[in-house]
Amino acid sequence: MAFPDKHQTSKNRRFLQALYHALQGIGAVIKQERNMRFHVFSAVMVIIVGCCLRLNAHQWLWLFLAITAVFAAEFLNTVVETMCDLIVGHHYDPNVKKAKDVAAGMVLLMAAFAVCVGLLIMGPPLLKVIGG
Ligand SMILES: Nc1ncnc2c1ncn2[C@@H]1O[C@H](COP(=O)(O)OP(=O)(O)OP(=O)(O)O)[C@@H](O)[C@H]1O
Repeated sequence: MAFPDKHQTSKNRRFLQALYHALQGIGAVIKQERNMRFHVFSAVMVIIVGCCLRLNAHQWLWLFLAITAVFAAEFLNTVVETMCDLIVGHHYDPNVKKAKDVAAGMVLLMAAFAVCVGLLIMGPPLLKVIGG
């Protein structure tokens, strides 16, 4: 395999090369972002509980939509933070504050959506299990 070239700035020429870099991006977010590790942990817990509750395909679709929305929001938040830090470094800038706060708000919104979906889908069957 000719890649990885650690200092590549040219376009990916092959699908596998593009896939490798995309996976590197996912790995970097998980490794460097504490919030992302919490999202992954939560998603794994939800999937385990969902398996125990024997959810149907429709319910799984909603859960996967919510999980994917939170992951995507955290990825975008990381892109915004990285680009802002690249541009201004450690200097205070009101536009950077706005961009970072809006990006963080997006993650919060998606997380709230995911909690609502989780409660609506898993709340009733969980209460049944707990209530006997
Ligand atoms: N260069 C800057 N200029 C102005 N405000 C900044 C700057 N850097 C950070 N901030 C402010 O500090 C807050 C925290 O910044 P940080 O980069 O740690 O984002 P975060 O969302 O807390 O990060 P993470 O998602 O990694 O927990 C931002 O939401 C923003 O309000």
